[in-house]
Parts: sequence; structure tokens; C-alpha cells
Amino acid sequence: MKDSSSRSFRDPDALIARAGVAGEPDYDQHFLVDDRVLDRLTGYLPTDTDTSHLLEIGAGTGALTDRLLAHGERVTAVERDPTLVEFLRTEFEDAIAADRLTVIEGDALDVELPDATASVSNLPYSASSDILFRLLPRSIPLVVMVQREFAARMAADPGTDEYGRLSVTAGHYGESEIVEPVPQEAFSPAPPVESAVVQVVPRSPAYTVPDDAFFLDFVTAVFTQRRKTVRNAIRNTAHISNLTEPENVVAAVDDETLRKRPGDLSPTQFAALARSAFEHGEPTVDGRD
Ligand SMILES: C[S@@+](CC[C@H](N)C(=O)[O-])C[C@H]1O[C@@H](n2cnc3c(N)ncnc32)[C@H](O)[C@@H]1O
Repeated sequence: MKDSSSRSFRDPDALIARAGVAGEPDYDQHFLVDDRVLDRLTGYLPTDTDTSHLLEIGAGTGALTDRLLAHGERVTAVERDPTLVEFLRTEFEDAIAADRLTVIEGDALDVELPDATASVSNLPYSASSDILFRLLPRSIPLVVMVQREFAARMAADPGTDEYGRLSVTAGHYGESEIVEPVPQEAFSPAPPVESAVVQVVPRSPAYTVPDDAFFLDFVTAVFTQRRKTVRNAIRNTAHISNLTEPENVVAAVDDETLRKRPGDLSPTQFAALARSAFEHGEPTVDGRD
């Protein structure tokens, strides 16, 4: 890790002015302009994080990129807006020439992502979920700025209103913790929602599943029926979880579990259910990739 304590960083408002942009909310462009928040973000990476290659999704005008360059050996920044990419390549031309920064132009959902060792990103909120599902399986530490409700869903416990597909799937790959709420005024232009920073520390789950993709599809399917009992949710969503014999699953699972609602099952109970579904439900391989 490099020592960034004595460095002064580019001023976020000056970066916006130099880039000649205002931030387009329809394209998820809400630039972080609060220096104190910006300065804290890399500090939320666990202390033993390998910082040799940091990944930033949605680099904007580079206020966070600047901090990442001070914290890591190398940085890859992905940005979809060609105007911002051109600006980043000019603004950070020294770091690019020194082979410390790579700016990838493109949609973070499509571009090939590098084998980074950690990611710190102020995510585009409309794509937070899909981007996270690309990052989580990499099992690297993540620090992500997301919408506050989204953060609550990532870190939610069973039995709460926020607990759902996102909580189980995020929990499958790591431990999510909300480390800082961030108000609207920290951004320019201010988003219509509150934000929060979430730290995700990768870890192996305390349970086993027969197949990651099947488990995640199964969780997604069952949560589409979160107000139903587990029994009915399994029956009603066989077409989503690709089970050809859902009745065999219902017959194999204990009655107490079948009477619960999906939102009351812990990840470990979900895993046990998925194991039964995989064993007895004759899942097709179709749709699992
Ligand atoms: C919330 S802003 C963060 C900008 C900057 N990192 C900051 O903290 O000020 C999100 C950035 O992601 C970019 N963006 C939006 N959707 C994207 C996508 N699908 N792939 C890559 N970048 C995207 C936007 O153009 C914008 O610059």
C-alpha cells in the first residue's frame, strides 16, 4: 500500500470544471464532491487488502481515481461516457504513461474486467445490482457507494423487510457491512436519494451448495414469491429455477421449512433447500449459464 497521508488531491469541483461537464442524472452521473468522504473511501478496504491493482467502476471526472492512484500500485478505471474518458486520459496522462492507470471505455456490464485485487467504486445506481453480480464472484474486497436502501438490502438479516435475493446472494460471496451513510449534498448534481458506503469482505459461505449458478437461480426464483409459503414458492417458480419435478422437492423437504416464508429462511436454510431441490427436482442444465 502506498502512503497517501501527506498527499493533496485534485479538487473535485475543479475536475468537474476542467472536464466542462455538469453531470447527467439520466446517465447516473452524480460526482462525489465532498473531500472528506472521498478521502475516507480507500480506508474502508480491510487492512490486509492486496492493493497492487485497484478497479474503479464509473470513474467520472476522476476525483476517486486520484485517491486510488495514491493508495494502490496500479488502477484500472472503467467509464462509459466517451467525453469523460477523453478527459480522464488527458487529466491523468502522466499516470497512464507511467503504466499505473488504464482507462477502459465502455459499459461495465460488457467490457472485460481485469484481474484486480480490490475495487473501490461510486457505482452508477441504475446498474448497481448487475455490476455487483460481476464483482462479487471475483472474491476480492469491495468498497462500493450505492443507494441507501440498496445498501440495507445487501447487509440485511433474515426476517427483516430488507432481506431478500440481494442479501442472500451478496452473503454467498462475502460479508457486507454499511460503513458510512452519505447525504445527497456530497454529490454534484445531488441525487434524489440518500447513499451509503458498503464494505464487502470476501469469504467462503458456512454451507455448501451443489452448484453456485443453480443456488443463485433458485434463490432468485423463490424470492419472486416472497409473500407465499416456501411450499408454494417452490411449486410456482419451477419454470424460473428450471426444476422439472418440483413436487418431488416438496415431498423431500420438512414441513416446518415448507410453511415458512422465503424471507424467514437463513442463507444456511436456503442452501439446504437448494441441495434438496438439486437432488430431487431434476433441474435441467438449460438456462444455468
Ligand atoms: C455516480 S458517478 C461516479 C463518478 C466518480 N467516480 C465520482 O465518484 O465522482 C457514476 C459514473 O459511472 C458512469 N457510468 C454509468 N453507467 C455506467 C456503466 N454501465 N458502465 C461504466 N460506467 C458507467 C457515469 O458516466 C458516471 O461517470
